[in-house]
Amino acid sequence: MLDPTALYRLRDGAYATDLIIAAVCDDLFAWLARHGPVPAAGLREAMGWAERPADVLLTLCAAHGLVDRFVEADDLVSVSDLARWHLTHETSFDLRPYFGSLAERPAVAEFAEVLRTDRPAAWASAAGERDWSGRLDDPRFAQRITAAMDARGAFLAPSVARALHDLPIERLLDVGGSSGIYAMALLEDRPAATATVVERPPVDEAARTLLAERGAGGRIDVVTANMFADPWPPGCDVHLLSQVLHDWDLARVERLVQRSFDALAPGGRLVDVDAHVDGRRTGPRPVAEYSALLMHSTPGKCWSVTELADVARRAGFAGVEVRDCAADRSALVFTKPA
Ligand SMILES: C[S@@+](CC[C@H](N)C(=O)[O-])C[C@H]1O[C@@H](n2cnc3c(N)ncnc32)[C@H](O)[C@@H]1O
Repeated sequence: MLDPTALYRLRDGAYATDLIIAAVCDDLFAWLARHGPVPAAGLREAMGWAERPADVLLTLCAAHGLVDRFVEADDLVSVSDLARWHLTHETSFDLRPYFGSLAERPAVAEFAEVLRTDRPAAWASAAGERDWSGRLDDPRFAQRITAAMDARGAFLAPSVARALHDLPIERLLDVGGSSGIYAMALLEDRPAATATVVERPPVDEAARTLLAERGAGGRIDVVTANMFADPWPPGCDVHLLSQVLHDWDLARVERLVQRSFDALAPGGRLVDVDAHVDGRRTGPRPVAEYSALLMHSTPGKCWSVTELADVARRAGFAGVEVRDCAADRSALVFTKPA
């Protein structure tokens, strides 16, 4: 098979340039040239930006070499030579008018508002539609999103299974498991294992139908539940949160991780599969670009390995193991002490 990573990057990076244009329109780089190096908190205050979208923007700018960022030193940010030369008034090679000529793109205005309010814009910039999660109540939208997740998983799920090939699994809980494609891949080489997919309506029904069509209905059942409010099925030794945490803000990420810890058997593992920003929050570039898309239209972002390790430690998990998967995704394995 040909590696489709470049195609994942094209799709996941669809919003990144609009976010950079929004930053140029707010004259971020000229401000930084005058005032930097400055802690990110001071920058946010001066620009009137909320923490989450500003963090995503700074990761994106760092990944593109437009700012230097030191999270370990008070999250100090300064303009890079590239941005100083070409995105400020300081030289005659100022490209701000060139970027500014695209300022009327709808997503640029949407990003300006998200930066200011921290409220997500509509999924895919659809007119009049704001809340991504609320739209999942609509069976047609849920069907489209489930088909999208399933298509993404065809290449990704086997890579997750390969990355976790040595992980003992008897009973898997795939929370927010969509079509169940990751549960199927993880059970493939574990004939004695079984799995439960937790899903909300109407995705639950789509998952049941797909799993039955694929002949997996006997080993994988689907429980209809709200992962934030309903009890998680007990007795599972591995919990999978695949590309779920990136949809949610810190409070809800903490809630999901804590619920996992509380429901897992001692010695059990939580596996978070996602595109993860690095600990310094300066890349990798494809993940920084994907994070812009998620920040645009969900309350989430691509969380950094360090941020999630901190959340997991506070919940009671011991350590974190990082395993690379495909298409810029990785699996973080957290263990509940025995
Ligand atoms: C981004 S998708 C990820 C799907 C799949 N795990 C994957 O890796 O492709 C997030 C999933 O979480 C599910 N979800 C959202 N809110 C939920 C809730 N409150 N309870 C259960 N599932 C939920 C959605 O239906 C969706 O299938």
